[in-house]
Amino acid sequence: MTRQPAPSTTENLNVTGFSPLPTPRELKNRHPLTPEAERTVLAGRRAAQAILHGQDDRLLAVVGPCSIHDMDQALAYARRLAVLREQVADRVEVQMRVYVDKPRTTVGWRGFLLDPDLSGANDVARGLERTRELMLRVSEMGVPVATELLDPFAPQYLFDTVAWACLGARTTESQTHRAMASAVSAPMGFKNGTGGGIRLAVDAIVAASHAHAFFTVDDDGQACIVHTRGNPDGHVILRGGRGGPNYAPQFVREAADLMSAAGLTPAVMVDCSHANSGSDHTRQSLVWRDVLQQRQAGVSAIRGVMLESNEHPGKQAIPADLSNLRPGVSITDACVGWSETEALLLEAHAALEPAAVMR
Ligand SMILES: O=C[C@H](O)[C@H](O)COP(=O)(O)O
Ligand SMILES: C=C(OP(=O)(O)O)C(=O)O
Repeated sequence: MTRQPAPSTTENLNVTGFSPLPTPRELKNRHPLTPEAERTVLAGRRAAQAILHGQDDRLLAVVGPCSIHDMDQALAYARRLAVLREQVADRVEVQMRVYVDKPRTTVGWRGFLLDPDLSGANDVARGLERTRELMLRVSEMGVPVATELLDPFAPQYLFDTVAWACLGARTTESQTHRAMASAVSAPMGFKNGTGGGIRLAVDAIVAASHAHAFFTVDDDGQACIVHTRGNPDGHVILRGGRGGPNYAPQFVREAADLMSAAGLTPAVMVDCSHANSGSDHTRQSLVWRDVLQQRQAGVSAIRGVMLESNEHPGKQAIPADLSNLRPGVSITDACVGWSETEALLLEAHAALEPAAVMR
């Protein structure tokens, strides 16, 4: 039940209500991490860590919808990805984008976690429940879950199921998010800023690798300060910026040099979408192929690639009547469809050397 704020002359003047949530422990008790899911999370983290630190020569590929908006469609996608993941596993480590918390440039639908009914009702309690179920079921299929870290208390409810996470272009420079990233148990990617700044992503990696203290809630919902150790597995994600794409070799070199100068192992992921594709999904394949060429030319700093992919290509606006939603089509950024996803992953497999895994 949403509670109205108590009358006050100085606070809550712009607040319309408070809706309670279960505690993280209550949610985890209802949907515990199963042994199958745990195995996938741990193996996915280990694989990503080994790739990022140069102990595994495979390419880390974070592939999946720009945003999840339907549980059944997400599970159907994960089922297909599980098969393809096995086919390419000796050269490519595929993890699935399960993005449920969307940052927006101004306003817009905020994702399955915040608004699972796509209605503007923001039933976050239901969003949390459904998201935890989804992340568990995807992990139980053997597909590691990759997601964006955005809302400050969400990780406490969900991140035991997450193999890889990232800060988006709009939050990489945020102190709060850097401190949150320092607590995350999974490897973390840091996107360059929307302006294109790469240095701020490297600054974020350095910041998140250190100990921090920040406000959050513990598993019992008790407000607390969490003291962190720092995340040692940060890497840069090049996603392009206002000046255009930044996946060309000189930008990869810039990111790698900035990382080296900061005492970090150079590790770069290229995002084929966003400003690298000009948000045109038909251009994601150009970026993907360029990444493969750079790898073939020996650019070892490129450790990963990201693809926005869905069952069907393109995107759609959320219709007033939700029964008109086309299944398997993105409602945020345009994605490549399944057949192109399959072709691009098989192309990567053919182009890459058999890897020396976990030397
Ligand atoms: O990945 C998704 C979008 O690029 C990001 O959430 C911003 O979306 P918007 O510019 O449509 O608000
Ligand atoms: C929001 C995203 O990207 P960016 O932060 O690069 O805009 C995303 O990957 O979903």
